[in-house]
Amino acid sequence: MVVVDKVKVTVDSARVIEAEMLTPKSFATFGSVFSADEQIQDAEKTSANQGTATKLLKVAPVINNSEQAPSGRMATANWNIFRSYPPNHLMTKDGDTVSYLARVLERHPYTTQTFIPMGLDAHQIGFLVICAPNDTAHGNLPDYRRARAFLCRGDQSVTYGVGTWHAPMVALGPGYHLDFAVLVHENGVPNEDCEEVLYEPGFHVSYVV
Ligand SMILES: NC(=O)N[C@@H](O)C(=O)O
Repeated sequence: MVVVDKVKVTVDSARVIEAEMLTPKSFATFGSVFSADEQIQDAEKTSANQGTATKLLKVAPVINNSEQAPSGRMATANWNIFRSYPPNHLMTKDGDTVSYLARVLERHPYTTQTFIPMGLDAHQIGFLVICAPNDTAHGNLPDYRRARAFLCRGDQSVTYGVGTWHAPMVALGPGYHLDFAVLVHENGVPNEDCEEVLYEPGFHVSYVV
């Protein structure tokens, strides 16, 4: 995978991406979703815990391709906690429309990354996920013009596919912080664990509260 770390891109900030609701189908281009209410009907499943649980099987992958990394350093699976604070400095509000200024897209070239919110009410919309396809025709950078944004509920999680461009997690508040349990493989080599593309002034994502 071509390293594009810390590339700076000047963009027309006038373009606005309207966020849509996260569903397993809407997010399929970028990765996988835990959304049991929408998946339990059709998922491959078994009974578990002495019949007190329904186990939905293999809903999201956990992938570690770090053997392909130039350093040769194998990554290990880590559960990290992200205590995410609403990026109010990047948000403006006009009536019931909020605009978020996205200034970074990043990817994990060799591993999936899963964010599982903790402490949100099941149906509270609590975080915003932004992804963009890879632009193989332009140096493997994100095709930010085709970025999409997803409003996510407390009973949903996202798994970014290997090398999928995404914005740093956006906690929507209100409130002081939102904790996520995050599963990722890391080998400690900076631009093998994470590559970032920086946008100036950035592009806007809007959603209605
Ligand atoms: N930039 C940044 O912290 N990205 C995280 O997804 C990470 O853990 O790499």
